[in-house]
Amino acid sequence: MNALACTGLRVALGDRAVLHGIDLALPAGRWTAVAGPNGAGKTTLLKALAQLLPAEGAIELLGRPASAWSPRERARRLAWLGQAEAGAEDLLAQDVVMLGRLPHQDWLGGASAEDEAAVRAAMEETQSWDWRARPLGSLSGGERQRVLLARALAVRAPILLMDEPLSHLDPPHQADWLAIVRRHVERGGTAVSVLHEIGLALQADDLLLLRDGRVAHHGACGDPATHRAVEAVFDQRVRVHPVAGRWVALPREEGDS
Ligand SMILES: Nc1ncnc2c1ncn2[C@@H]1O[C@H](COP(=O)(O)OP(=O)(O)OP(=O)(O)O)[C@@H](O)[C@H]1O
Repeated sequence: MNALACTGLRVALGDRAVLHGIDLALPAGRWTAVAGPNGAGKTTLLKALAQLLPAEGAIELLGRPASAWSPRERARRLAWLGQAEAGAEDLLAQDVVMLGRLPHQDWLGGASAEDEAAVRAAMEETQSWDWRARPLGSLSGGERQRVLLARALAVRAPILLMDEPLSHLDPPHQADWLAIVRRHVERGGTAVSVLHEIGLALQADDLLLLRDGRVAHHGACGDPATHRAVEAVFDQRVRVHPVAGRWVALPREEGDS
């Protein structure tokens, strides 16, 4: 089954057409990285799939039209981690993560023991539990990012959509994030993440390359055709090489073939 799919997805922002009719199927149980040049439409695509901005065309979530889900049912199935989110600076980190449980709570019931357990587990998974009593605004960029990741994980949604989730994370916490995503996918979940670092993006199962608001390529990260497509989408200014059992994209040197 597809976790997410869209046909003829078009988005205009202001008077600019940003996405020009995207057809896409993202199977459940896989991690898809989204990459491409600046301004290609990666953030816009993720927001449109999360129904965070108006779009033309059809979007399906878990086999049903996205519009057929109630906002609450949808929010239980699709968790969102945005880029450089502002707001909630005075909220304690633990309360920020508890926001991820809102789709599971009754209006008057407050947090249940299950909500508390989900918050604690998500904060322990992202190693942010120690800051639970600190205001979000007092945390460093990387600490804050780990709290926001915990909020997304606390939803326990089958689909995780993440826009630049690694910004501000140091290498050990980038590795932790990779492990979290792998576990999510091994349990049958689906992850979609915009990543600028191509070496990290190539650790996903599949790579979706966007260029000028269109899909330039969608294929398995280990497929040489995907590597050639990475090089093409960045105007042959990078080369994909195998290094220590992984794929990395290095700037192309003069004289490279
Ligand atoms: N509110 C807006 N009004 C008009 N144009 C916008 C708006 N937001 C984004 N755009 C334009 O839409 C295009 C796609 O933006 P988007 O943020 O989706 O790209 P991106 O691929 O995520 O870029 P980056 O790699 O730089 O983060 C860009 O040309 C951008 O300038």
